[in-house]
Amino acid sequence: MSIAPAITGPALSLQNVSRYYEDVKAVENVTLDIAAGAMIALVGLSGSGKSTLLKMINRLVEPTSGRILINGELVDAVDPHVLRRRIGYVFQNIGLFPHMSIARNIAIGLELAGEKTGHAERVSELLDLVELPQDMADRLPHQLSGGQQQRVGVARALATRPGLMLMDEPFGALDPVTRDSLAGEYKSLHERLGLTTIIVTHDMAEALYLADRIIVLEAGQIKADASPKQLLSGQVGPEAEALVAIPRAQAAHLSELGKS
Ligand SMILES: Nc1ncnc2c1ncn2[C@@H]1O[C@H](COP(=O)(O)OP(=O)(O)OP(=O)(O)O)[C@@H](O)[C@H]1O
Repeated sequence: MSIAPAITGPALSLQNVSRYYEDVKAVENVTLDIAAGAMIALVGLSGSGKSTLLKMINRLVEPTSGRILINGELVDAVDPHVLRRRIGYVFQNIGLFPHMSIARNIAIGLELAGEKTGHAERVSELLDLVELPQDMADRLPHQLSGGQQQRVGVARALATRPGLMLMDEPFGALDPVTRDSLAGEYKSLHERLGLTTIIVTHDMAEALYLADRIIVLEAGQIKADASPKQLLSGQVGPEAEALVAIPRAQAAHLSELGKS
């Protein structure tokens, strides 16, 4: 099995970033420095601004004000197509092209980047990387399970060897077992490839397990920025504690059931 060469993910800096939709303050004055190679979880209730924040990094959404820098370079100084080749993007219901083979779906970013050769080798390497069998290359998306399709989504996002991965509820539509195992596998890919990853999730348990730093958003603002350990200590503030309380209560409930 061939292993992709190590990539070093970039550092990120968001400086006083806001995005308003008329009178809705989707993201308000967010300042955040993210170290190269970090795995960050963005959590918060529905509508707290997580997706908007993520999409400003790859310029799917433009900020109303503020600056975003990747390795010191302003994102708006980079052509959006070039920028998006450097940034992998995975989202829920990944949106594979239904009439294209899995191989072509994975290689689409290479095609768009004008790379004319080496697609088959890269697809083969990526299938290995996301632990899909090679013979899936010729299938169509509807011939794969939801979990397998999400793996294809991760492979597609990695095709152009980005250093930064933005993941918006990537495993949200999957059953809990598949979700857990894909999340675990992604975590080891992140480490092996030296990526910088920002993952949006509703699931605090997933955030605590995956990330080395968790950012809690509420009404577009950062309400907590802490390690899983700090969050579990209960010292980080009421917004974070409300989210941690859910997996805590579930664990307690299961433990009680186990005793009865
Ligand atoms: N294109 C848009 N036009 C108008 N308002 C928008 C637009 N996109 C987002 N918003 C609003 O901005 C706020 C933040 O939305 P966003 O999708 O970033 O939240 P979220 O935390 O990702 O939510 P969810 O967890 O439900 O996906 C919400 O009030 C939303 O209605």
